[in-house]
Amino acid sequence: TEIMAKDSKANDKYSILLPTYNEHDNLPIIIWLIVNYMDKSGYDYEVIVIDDGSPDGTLEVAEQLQKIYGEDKIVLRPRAKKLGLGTAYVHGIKHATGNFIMIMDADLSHHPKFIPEFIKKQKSGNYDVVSGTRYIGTGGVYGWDFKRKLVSRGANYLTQLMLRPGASDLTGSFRLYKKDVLQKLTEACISKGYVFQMEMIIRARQFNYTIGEVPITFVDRVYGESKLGGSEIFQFVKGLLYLFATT
Ligand SMILES: Nc1nc2c(ncn2[C@@H]2O[C@H](COP(=O)(O)OP(=O)(O)O[C@H]3O[C@H](CO)[C@@H](O)[C@H](O)[C@@H]3O)[C@@H](O)[C@H]2O)c(=O)[nH]1
Repeated sequence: TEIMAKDSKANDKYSILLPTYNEHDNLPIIIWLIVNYMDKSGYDYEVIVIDDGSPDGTLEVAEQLQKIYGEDKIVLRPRAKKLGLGTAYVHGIKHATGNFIMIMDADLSHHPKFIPEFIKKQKSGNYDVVSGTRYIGTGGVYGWDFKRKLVSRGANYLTQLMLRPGASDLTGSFRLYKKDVLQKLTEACISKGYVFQMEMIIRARQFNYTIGEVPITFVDRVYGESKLGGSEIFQFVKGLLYLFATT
């Protein structure tokens, strides 16, 4: 059985997408953690850094990390300017060589210790999507002020009420997808901003993909700033209404 287990591990590869914008301080830590947890897991993997011309020199840090960990482990797919999170994923997927794709923030709010749990969950039910959730079981949020908690809870509550999505955390982005599933979902999704995460789950349900959930604790970034602003909230409500009317 040990040989069989090793064989099945040999068939899978995980591409971990890290979109970055001004993550100069966080990148060495997140990559060090990912490498440690993935090396321990025994699965093949690559980390794809999609930097959008960060003025703080994130790309130079990534280049340095590539020298340390190797070009097969750290893949750089930079873009010249800030084109947004949604298109950063699409760009990353194009270059991914794994049959599974893990999507996570690079700012340490998503702890790499959960990656093996996503993998285990996926294997347990052969799920098409495994979504990290802050809203069931041991999941939670640390470090957000009242306003940010209210926005997140409100967005989730409204979406649950209007769209019955079949997952408890719609706005989070810590997720594992089968690569072909993710490709189909990103092709179907029309949103560009934060609302993109929610639309992915709605489309997954629409296409009858199976969704598993893993409780995660989300810790607010220590270094740098969130890019969530008023216009993103407006875009979210607009996207929600659109999906309500069309799905
Ligand atoms: N390449 C690229 N990366 C970006 C861009 N904007 C943000 N990022 C990167 O995307 C990740 C998340 O960005 P933040 O701006 O820190 O997100 P947040 O406000 O903390 O929001 C998180 O929580 C939201 C709600 O729970 C999520 O909706 C969102 O996807 C993200 O996970 C970070 O790694 C950040 O560097 C961009 O335009 N381009």
